[in-house]
Amino acid sequence: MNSPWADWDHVLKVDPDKDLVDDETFDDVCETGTDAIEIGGTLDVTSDKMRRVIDACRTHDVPLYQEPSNPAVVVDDDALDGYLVPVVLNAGDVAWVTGAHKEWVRIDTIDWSRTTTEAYIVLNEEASVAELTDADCEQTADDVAAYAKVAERMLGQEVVYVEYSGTLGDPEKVAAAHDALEEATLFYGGGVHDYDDAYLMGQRSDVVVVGDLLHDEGVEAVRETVEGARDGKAEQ
Ligand SMILES: CC(C)=CCC/C(C)=C/CC/C(C)=C/CC/C(C)=C/COP(=O)(O)OP(=O)(O)O
Ligand SMILES: O=P(O)(O)OC[C@@H](O)CO
Ligand SMILES: [Mg+2]
Repeated sequence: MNSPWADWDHVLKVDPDKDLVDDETFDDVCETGTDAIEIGGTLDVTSDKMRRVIDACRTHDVPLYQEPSNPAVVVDDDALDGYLVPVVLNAGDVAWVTGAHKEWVRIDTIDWSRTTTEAYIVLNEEASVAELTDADCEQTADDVAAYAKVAERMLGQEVVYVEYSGTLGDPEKVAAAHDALEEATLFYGGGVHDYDDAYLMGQRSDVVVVGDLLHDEGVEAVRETVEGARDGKAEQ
């Protein structure tokens, strides 16, 4: 099976609804040293905004993935290496577990060879994604570990994603998910602002995802997190 994420340490998540910092371009964004770019966000994403980011990155070598937040924003474009489609395990609204997916499969022709799901465990109740999906964020480390095992062993998920979008997560819960997995790749995302944050989560996950930092502070700050994630992982 083709699982490029098995070799990743760092992913840069570009929100198509957010601006870059002054003077920075998508050429700069593609040169941070990240292993892949994921394009996605919860609020106010449209297929046109998605296309703008894909177009700006298409000539670069960095792998490009779309992370659609609903079926309407999925873009068919050869510049994409694939689609990473969230499934929110602890959603209160089943639409975000299988409902949107069922609709997508019903109305669209899916390129299965380029489509992989990400089993999300959403843990920051303040995040838009928690609100949208009505996620139950009250999860102990044991709960998180159990969700990770459900994802890998029962649902056959290749990617498990501990999501703290907007805030740095509880390292113990991230480590619990990591320890629970045998084969699946653990993504950690949320509140990574600098080398130390990335190092901390790099020690406890397989792939550190950095999002808002790009839009708030820019590519230099992102580059430091690439280093931190790699160094943290090397210490595992
Ligand atoms: C079936 C298809 C094609 C899509 C459905 C996919 C699902 C289940 C989406 C629900 C979860 C979701 C919206 C994921 C998008 C990625 C994500 C978590 C982005 C982070 O968003 P936030 O940081 O909460 O939002 P903003 O930055 O937009 O405020
Ligand atoms: O924006 P931040 O807080 O870096 O979170 C990254 C990512 O996990 C969001 O889906
Ligand atoms: Mg966000």
